[in-house]
Amino acid sequence: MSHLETRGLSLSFGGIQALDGVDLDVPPAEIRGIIGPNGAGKTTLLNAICGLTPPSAGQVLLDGEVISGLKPSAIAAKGVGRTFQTSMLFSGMTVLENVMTGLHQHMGANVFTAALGLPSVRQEDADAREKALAALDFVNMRQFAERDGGALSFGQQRLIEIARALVSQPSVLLLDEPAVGLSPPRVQELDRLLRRIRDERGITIVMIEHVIRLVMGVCDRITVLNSGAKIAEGTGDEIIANREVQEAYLGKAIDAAD
Ligand SMILES: Nc1ncnc2c1ncn2[C@@H]1O[C@H](COP(=O)(O)OP(=O)(O)OP(=O)(O)O)[C@@H](O)[C@H]1O
Repeated sequence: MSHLETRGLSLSFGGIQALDGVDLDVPPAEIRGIIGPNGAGKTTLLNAICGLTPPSAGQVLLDGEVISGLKPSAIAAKGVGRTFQTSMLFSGMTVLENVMTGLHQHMGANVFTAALGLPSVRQEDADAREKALAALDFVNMRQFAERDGGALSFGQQRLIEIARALVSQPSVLLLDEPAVGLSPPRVQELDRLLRRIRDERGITIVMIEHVIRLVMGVCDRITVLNSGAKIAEGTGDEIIANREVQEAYLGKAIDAAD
């Protein structure tokens, strides 16, 4: 269970202010939705939190400790996992192996010791398999463990990506549009899975999502970005009723019917 905060997070690309002093305070085991029109800075926010694109100003704190400035691998090792907007599964590797890559930064073995086939390395590999199978179980995808990663449907791949992020037992999970391309029944499954991740694992979730029905249904609170700045924060009902949010979405009505 971790408390994630950002303070005054800013980042610009040339002349574009992609993030403009964003303050975020996500208590432990909360599901926080991040919404906003295209180009609002949502993905940039996740990239800044996980260290892929370090902020030019401001801080990211995990349980009160500043983690901005650390390398992405160090931030991941502190317990911040993430998934990406586009599917990133490797074909030519089984689903199980794909999930095991989520442990990569946590495994002690390097290529040299692995090549020697030392007993300690074999033990580490066996442990990794166990953990990966448990993660596949958790997302109800264990039966696909030996399939090729690239052969799964898009929706199945999204679940495997979540398993890959879960395998290293993060305390914070950053999800970039997990419902994109999913059919309504799959979105419902995802809704249930997200609740289980929060309730059974105590993981704090920050989720960018355009599928408003999912955001309104599952998120404890929602933060709205527009032009890199936070313009609103609150429960689903508060966000729907917020005039500034309605104006930001003008022409792309925000409603629960999505
Ligand atoms: N690597 C980059 N180089 C230059 N500009 C970038 C880069 N990444 C993002 N931007 C710009 O920063 C702004 C915010 O982009 P970002 O992708 O964070 O928005 P978003 O809210 O995630 O949008 P979408 O909903 O379309 O995914 C946009 O104007 C975008 O063009």
